[in-house]
Amino acid sequence: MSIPTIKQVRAFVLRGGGADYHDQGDGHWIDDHISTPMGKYPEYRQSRRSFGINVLGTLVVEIEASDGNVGFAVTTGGEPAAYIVEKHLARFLEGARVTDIERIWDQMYNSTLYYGRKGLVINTISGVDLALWDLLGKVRREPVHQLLGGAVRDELQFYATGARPDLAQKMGFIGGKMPLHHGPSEGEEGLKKNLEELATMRERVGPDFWLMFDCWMSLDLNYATRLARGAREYGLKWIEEALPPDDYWGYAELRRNAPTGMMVTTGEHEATRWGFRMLLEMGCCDIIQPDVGWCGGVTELLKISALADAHNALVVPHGSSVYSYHFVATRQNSPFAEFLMMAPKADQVVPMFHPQLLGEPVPENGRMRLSRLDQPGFGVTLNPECQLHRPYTH
Ligand SMILES: C[C@H](O)[C@H](O)CC(=O)C(=O)O
Ligand SMILES: [Mg+2]
Repeated sequence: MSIPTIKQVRAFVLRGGGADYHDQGDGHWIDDHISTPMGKYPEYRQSRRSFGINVLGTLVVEIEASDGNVGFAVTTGGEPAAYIVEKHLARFLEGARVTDIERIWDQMYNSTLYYGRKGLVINTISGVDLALWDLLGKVRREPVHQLLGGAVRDELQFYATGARPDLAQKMGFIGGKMPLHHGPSEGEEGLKKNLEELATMRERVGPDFWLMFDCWMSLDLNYATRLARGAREYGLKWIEEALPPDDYWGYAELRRNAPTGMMVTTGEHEATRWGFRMLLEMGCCDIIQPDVGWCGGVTELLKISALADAHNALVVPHGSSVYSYHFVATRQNSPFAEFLMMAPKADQVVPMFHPQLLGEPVPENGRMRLSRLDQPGFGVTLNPECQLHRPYTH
């Protein structure tokens, strides 16, 4: 049986939302006084763009096979990631068979160990890995969820992340995760405001709708413990990414300190089986939240997920649009998925990676039928109206 080989790898950069979903314009809820690790500097408190959260932009990886099929993927990484793809990683792909995904991952990871392991480099490896799965799906004319072993459910259900859980409830989502607006540098008054916002939202949505706080790595253990305990009376379902990602010891203690029934979640800025092994073996959280475009791609996520299963932890990927939908459909320990509300006022459902992908499915009434994912590969195409820029070649 002849297997197509990889002819060429190309890396492009795109600006304006999409996979770098923090790259939004003025007045967007995602850039409105959100608590961050930079909140200790008052001049960087009001807007995350002020400290450069959107500095990277989107990386687009395209992989062309000898049979004419082209796989692609998007992730956060922009120009530095494009450099790494073109000047370093492409050599491990070109000439290889489109099925050589495991070896290619191993070579990309090991050849970048001396400057990689986490962050930008793993985002880049993830982008290449996702483009390889997309290509394989196109060559075989099968959706990625079938390549991963097949779906275990015929419908996905979603919670929404955004500033308006009350509106998300009306749109049929099972829960709403709010950004935490005030961090430790805003003192007792800020803590009170955070709890008031939760109380107001609880009043609007009633007792049963899930409400969660996303703390985006911004708290310390003492503040996080007090927030969790204060939030108990308003039925907070989980406290997310309360501490910096390297503070495994803090997470383990927060989990011990959290009120009974309240979950501790984290992992969107963690990467690879080795990073998640720390979270799982140290008992840091109840749910791990790898971002498929940042944790090492689908190839690595399968390993992370098996490890989580053995630790009785759920895997609910962060964002990642179609890349997480195809994964979630195939795992028993991923019972629901996240949907990031990218409408500026979080008042309507728009595709998570808008405007970069065409055919990107969205939940309807908080749900998505598996049949929405039944196209070859990840089932999306690049929007030709987006201006691709190829800063490097090889
Ligand atoms: C809302 C959060 O600060 C962040 O922008 C997104 C995130 O962490 C999540 O979706 O989870
Ligand atoms: Mg989060």
